[in-house]
Amino acid sequence: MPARTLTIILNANHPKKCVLILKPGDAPIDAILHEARNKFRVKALTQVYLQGGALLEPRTDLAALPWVAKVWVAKGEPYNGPPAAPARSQGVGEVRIIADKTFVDERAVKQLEEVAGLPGVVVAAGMPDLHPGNRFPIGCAVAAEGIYPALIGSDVGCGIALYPLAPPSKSAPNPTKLAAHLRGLDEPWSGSTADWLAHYGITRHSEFDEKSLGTVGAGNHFFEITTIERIEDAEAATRLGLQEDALYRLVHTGSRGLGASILAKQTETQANPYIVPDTPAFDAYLAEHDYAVQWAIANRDLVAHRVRECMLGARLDAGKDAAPSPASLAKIVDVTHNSATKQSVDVNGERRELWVHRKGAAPTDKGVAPCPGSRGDFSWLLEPTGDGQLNVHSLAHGAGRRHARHVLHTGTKRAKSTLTTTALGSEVICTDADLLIEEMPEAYKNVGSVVEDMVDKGICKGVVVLRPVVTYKIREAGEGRK
Ligand SMILES: Nc1nc2c(ncn2[C@@H]2O[C@H](COP(=O)(O)O)[C@@H](O)[C@H]2O)c(=O)[nH]1
Ligand SMILES: [Mn+2]
Repeated sequence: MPARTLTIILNANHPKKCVLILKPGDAPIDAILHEARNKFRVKALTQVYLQGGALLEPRTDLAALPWVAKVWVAKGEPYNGPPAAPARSQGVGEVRIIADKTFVDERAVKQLEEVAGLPGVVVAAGMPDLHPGNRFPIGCAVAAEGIYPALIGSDVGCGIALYPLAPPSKSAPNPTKLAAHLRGLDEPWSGSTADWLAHYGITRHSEFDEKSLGTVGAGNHFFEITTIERIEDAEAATRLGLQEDALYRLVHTGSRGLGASILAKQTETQANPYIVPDTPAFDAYLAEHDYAVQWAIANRDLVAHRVRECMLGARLDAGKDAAPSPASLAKIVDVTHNSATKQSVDVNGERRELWVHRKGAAPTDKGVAPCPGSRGDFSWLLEPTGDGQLNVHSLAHGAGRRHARHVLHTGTKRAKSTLTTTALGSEVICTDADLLIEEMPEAYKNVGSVVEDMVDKGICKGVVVLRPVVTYKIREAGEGRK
């Protein structure tokens, strides 16, 4: 069990409180009573209550109760604290918000509470990047007995991957020169999509593959050429082969229109269908979901491959692009942040196999996870820590939106040049005037605060901080909107 913070409250006099950092290996009852007797100067304290009045027993495994943050200490008198579960308007699922410092819009919390009220939902955990979506919130992990396709959203398989681009160089990267190489990337790829997809164990379906595979798709998608600003964990950075002064590709895209068509099929007759495991409908949905997840991974890899080809000055005309090779795809990490996966989740001390829906949340079982900020902010590579129970095996998938898109159009007009260069000296390639505004750095929360909240909760630690050099959205206006 990682170190955790507990607030100890005197059962007989609630304003009297103190804080205990429970370290790994500490016997919880002994540590709590020892601290309370010293701080409150009451030697006769003998009991520890959990919220609701259950006694903390020597056999109680606190690690299995990650939501316990307060305990009440007593001399033997009856419990005098608040009732067991906070009063909830709907449903039975538990809501957790993993954010102390980061702003979280109350509309998103309300959406998360509604999700927790859906039948079969056991836990709904909001990450610090939690923000409101159209119907359901973004930046959350929801554990349920079955699958709600609408909770995964319309971009099934969307995720972020990091790849090396160029070895360390003594000269600082020139954003303008690098940006000039990035051409033709919104055009369909000219190689064999069937061959490319075969590498991921999936087959080509239609002309959609030719049109879309290997394209970013603009919207909130992007790829970025980055450098390392700072190494936070030298051992992990070395293990991952990350070097200062080298260049990297950070690719954020998904299954393009594929996920939307999968969701549209599910929601034809019901707004929010619930699919129960061990049924033909469940297996059919999962097959389409898994296809979209693989397609999206193949798409990120092909975008990364095409970026590298551009940098090498390779021609992109028919037949020139080679099939993926280990050299071109020396991937550091690929994390899907919109999907459902089966995971072991502790619920009131009982371990259950549940379907964890991630709508904008990075899984913790894939090694490190990128946490992008914005085109004008740093991005992080994080190493998950802890047992994953508090955070439902998930981390924030980015900084998360601070302002809705339409709100960004209401401010003072900004000159284009102030939107295509950033305070960090990077360049933005985006020929879509609306996107330039809607995706400006101010649209997003502060990623530093998001990371700090997660580190404070013991669910991850920083590995490296990435600095944007060139962010690519789209070269031609009006094409490829998500
Ligand atoms: N490094 C960059 N990060 C960005 C950029 N635009 C957005 N973002 C971050 O990515 C996540 C992705 O969220 P999703 O819900 O759209 O999947 C978002 O929360 C931002 O923090 C960018 O240009 N560069
Ligand atoms: Mn995404």
